Amino acid sequence: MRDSSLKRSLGVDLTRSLKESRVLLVGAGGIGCELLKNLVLTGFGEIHIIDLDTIDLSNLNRQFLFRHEHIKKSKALVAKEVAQKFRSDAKLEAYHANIMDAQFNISWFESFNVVFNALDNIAARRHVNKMCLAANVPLIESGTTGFNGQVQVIQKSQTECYDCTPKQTPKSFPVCTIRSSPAQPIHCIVWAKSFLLPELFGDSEDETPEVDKTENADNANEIAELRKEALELKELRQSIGTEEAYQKVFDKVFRLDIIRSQDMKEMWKEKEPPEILDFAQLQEESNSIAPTISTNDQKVWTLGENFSVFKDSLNRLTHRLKQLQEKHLPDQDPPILTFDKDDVDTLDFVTAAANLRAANFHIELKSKFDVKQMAGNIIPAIATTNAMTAGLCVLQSLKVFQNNLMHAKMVFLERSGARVINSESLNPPNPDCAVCSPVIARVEIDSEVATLEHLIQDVLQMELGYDGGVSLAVDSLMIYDPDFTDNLKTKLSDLGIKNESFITVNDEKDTRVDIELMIVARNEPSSEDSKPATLQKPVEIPLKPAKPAEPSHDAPATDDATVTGKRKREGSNDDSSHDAKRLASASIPDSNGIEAIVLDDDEGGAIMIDD
Ligand SMILES: Nc1ncnc2c1ncn2[C@@H]1O[C@H](COP(=O)(O)OP(=O)(O)OP(=O)(O)O)[C@@H](O)[C@H]1O
Ligand SMILES: [Zn+2]
Repeated sequence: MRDSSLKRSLGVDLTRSLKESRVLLVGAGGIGCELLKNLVLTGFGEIHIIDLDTIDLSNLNRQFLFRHEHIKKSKALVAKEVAQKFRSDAKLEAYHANIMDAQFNISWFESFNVVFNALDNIAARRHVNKMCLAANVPLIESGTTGFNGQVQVIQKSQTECYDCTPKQTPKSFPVCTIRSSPAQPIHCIVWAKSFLLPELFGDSEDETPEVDKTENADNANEIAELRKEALELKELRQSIGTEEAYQKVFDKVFRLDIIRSQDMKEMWKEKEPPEILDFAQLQEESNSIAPTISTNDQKVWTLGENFSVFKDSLNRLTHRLKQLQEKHLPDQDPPILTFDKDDVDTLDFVTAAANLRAANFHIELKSKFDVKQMAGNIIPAIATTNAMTAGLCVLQSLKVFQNNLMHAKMVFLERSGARVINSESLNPPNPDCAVCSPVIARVEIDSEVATLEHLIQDVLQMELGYDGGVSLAVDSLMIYDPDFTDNLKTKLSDLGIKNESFITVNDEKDTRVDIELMIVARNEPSSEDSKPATLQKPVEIPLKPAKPAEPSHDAPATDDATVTGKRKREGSNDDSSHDAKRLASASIPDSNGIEAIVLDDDEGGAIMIDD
């Protein structure tokens, strides 16, 4: 956008603030590419981009800054190079690196006015959240899955942080559901992928996280039975490579195991018991089926077709494993085959085996395409969702630049509700959040000299007024409490505490909020009269707030609720009052008398119109 257009839509003051700003964009993937383009074209002055990855063929359909010739090159560097062409005077800086590296320390974070997260994993999101809190820099957090998107503004002490609400953990299934009583297609797919395939060709399922093997009194017998079954399968593995292997596997898993399951009468009181499959009949049917059937991934195959693919893919995998075994050297680990959604042989096997099992248990069969999505935990990335989310990130950041956090919003994109874009006001910080509730106190230390005792006596007792009743921990590891004083004379450096380490201080009486001591190592050795550990500047430590009667932070994330792992806006689908909300149009004159036309739906983000 030309400068004059920017001034007309944003106003002179805001345009100037953006031009003078220095912002960080973390992630140059789906959202990141869109966001970088937006930031450059909205006139942000200095933009630093970081991404640890290189460009992959599969990125090109939506990460529009990248072209075929960029494959294998750094995302951050290429994104910078391409975006520079949109505005030659934009100052862009790129880092091909992990944002969690120590070089990106708190002082570096402090040098930015705003940080934008365009990441794809919780670990990196949590890290940036923590760094922005420590550096007191506003963070615009964003994420998408499929048609859902979410943007959240985070500002220390004023809003919820990324960790104020619990996060969804990857789904796992109880072992008995997977192995004895599947009820949905996904149970059969997980069985084929995480149990049958590894038992025949790889490591056993003991290592796969999708199966929860927690035992209790009720299922102990069942688990013992399952162990016996698994042992039989291991024996069966010996027959892999022989002509009749597929028949033996079929006979065990789709007939014998099912007969055993039918005998557990208790289990089938309320449900229809499973049914065995007829090998001879399926063999007969499969004779007339062309081997090309497995390439038809949109069609739900018939039982005969599944049988045919099962037999064929088992032979293909057997052949591959044999070849690997022939090349195998004695000092290497024995070769194995593992599931990969892009490995056709393993995908064919998992699809066919899952469907045959589904037929045993009267469960709907799935196409190979669907199995690929489900087994690979794939939710398609949608370019439009990323583009809209990136646009919303910029709109929310404008509120931060206008010092108008009051009107910043948590914004949601969703397809199912009455409106695609929904929003809610930002929540205040969760007083129980372990990440943002502690007050941060910076403590300067002389690493050569300072001991734990210096820290406790000089800083905590003398400067901050604690009595002896505190406990101290580093990364959840206790280093001091009134009954554990062994480390008092130990140097902080010998306890692994260095520049930018955090020490959590807990008031044993539980009257003051927790504090985090952030260690700042002095560059110069301390002069003779200065203490080895001192508070950098005074801090006030508030008393713990009384618990609210109605907890508002315990809404667990539900299956479909999250994209960045956050709580979903309550009632977003059924609140008909939203339909009635109107766009309020307002003209806001800025200090130079130039009018910015802002359409602001008093619920959602502002929509600025360039006239
Ligand atoms: N710790 C990190 N430091 C820097 N960049 C990171 C870090 N973790 C993730 N990223 C980057 O964040 C980006 C997230 O983008 P996106 O969600 O589109 O993922 P993608 O890998 O590009 O695509 P997809 O996962 O959909 O195949 C990726 O480019 C990824 O490399
Ligand atoms: Zn928090």
